[in-house]
Amino acid sequence: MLELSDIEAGYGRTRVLHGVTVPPGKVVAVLGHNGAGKSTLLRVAIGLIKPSKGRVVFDGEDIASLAPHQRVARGMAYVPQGQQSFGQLTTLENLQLVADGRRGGKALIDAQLARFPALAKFATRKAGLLSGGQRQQLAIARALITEPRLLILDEPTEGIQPTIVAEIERTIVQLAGEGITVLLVEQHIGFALDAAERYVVLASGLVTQTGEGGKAATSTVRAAMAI
Ligand SMILES: Nc1ncnc2c1ncn2[C@@H]1O[C@H](COP(=O)(O)OP(=O)(O)OP(=O)(O)O)[C@@H](O)[C@H]1O
Repeated sequence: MLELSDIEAGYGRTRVLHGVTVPPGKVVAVLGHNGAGKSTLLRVAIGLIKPSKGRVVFDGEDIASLAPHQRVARGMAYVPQGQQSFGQLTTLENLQLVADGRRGGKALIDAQLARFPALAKFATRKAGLLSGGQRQQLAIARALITEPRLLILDEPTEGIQPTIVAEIERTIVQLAGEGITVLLVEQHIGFALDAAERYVVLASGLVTQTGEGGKAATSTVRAAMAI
């Protein structure tokens, strides 16, 4: 559904990605050390960075020249690193900001509150007072209110306690079951490979390995990344 092939991109004159192609799959994990170019690749996917070379195709349409909001309108959603939310607004208000003006907005919110019981429990709590894991769930819930067919997640488990990591993994598997494609950047390799159908490893902006996900891939990937 999303095709990223032979991508070259960077910042100003600095090239970060050198001909990166991402394998297709229902859940695809992008792995690699700090600075490998993982977040940059996701920014190319959602349109925050224009690649200098390569193809960005979504559902058969070349979207390379589309702005991020146009990609969201096409069915893509992006959750950047850092569990971003409006800390002074409540959980519910954070969801309402996205749902307002959408047809069936209340039902869209209710569906996410049912998916994430912690958000339902703390619906009237200010987002700034939620735990990191709950704020990550809120960020994912906000993205899901746009009813995406492709969800792009940048390090959803960063700085999150292990119990919530497992919940987020379950959510990703569940979303795939609902027909939503997930493109995921992760440092947490075991988590990512458990959830992923395919993976790609980046090092210094180059693809060093691709393969099928699952537990068995963990040792191969660790060896490739020398960890
Ligand atoms: N806004 C920016 N301006 C200039 N250079 C940047 C910018 N963002 C990232 N870079 C550089 O691009 C390279 C790749 O960074 P990127 O964030 O894509 O890596 P990453 O694999 O996601 O790593 P991390 O896990 O640390 O986020 C790094 O050398 C980084 O310093």
